[in-house]
Amino acid sequence: MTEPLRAERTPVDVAVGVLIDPDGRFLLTSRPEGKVYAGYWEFPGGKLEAGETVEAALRRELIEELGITIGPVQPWRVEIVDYEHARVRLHFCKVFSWSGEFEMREHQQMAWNQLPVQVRPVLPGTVPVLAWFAEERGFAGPTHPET
Ligand SMILES: Nc1nc2c([nH]c(=O)n2[C@H]2C[C@H](O)[C@@H](COP(=O)(O)OP(=O)(O)OP(=O)(O)O)O2)c(=O)[nH]1
Repeated sequence: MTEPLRAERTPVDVAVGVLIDPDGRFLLTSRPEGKVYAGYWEFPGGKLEAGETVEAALRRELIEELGITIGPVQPWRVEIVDYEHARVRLHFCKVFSWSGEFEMREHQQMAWNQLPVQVRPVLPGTVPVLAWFAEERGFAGPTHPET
């Protein structure tokens, strides 16, 4: 069968958590070994399961990946990104409170960041969020290191 054109592929919905601490720092985590883009930095989250809402998926993923239970989820922006491996619809949500101790359950790394972020490489689908932060915060200049 012929592969559908990229733009015609049905997007996979992904719930993404933008955790922001009281100092305005935001949490990035590295993608675990064995996944596409392993080692790239992103906001934690994952794909929705059948019948799941964005909020439910985000709560589940952050327990599974980080061992934390999140408080209120504030939908922020939605972005479609076309990768070789998939077309994804990213539902970015802000989260300002959580409970529990962070545990890297997938042996990933975590880092609290301000602009400009210091970690690299940053996942392509994560870069727009840094630009939104820059806009919100009146930050000028590169938001992340060149890869
Ligand atoms: N979590 C997250 N995923 C992102 C971001 N930006 C971005 O393009 N993505 C993409 C990468 C992946 O193609 C997809 C997330 O899927 P995933 O494979 O990490 O999800 P998952 O944890 O459910 O994985 P799995 O169970 O299928 O292994 O979204 C981001 O900031 N955070």
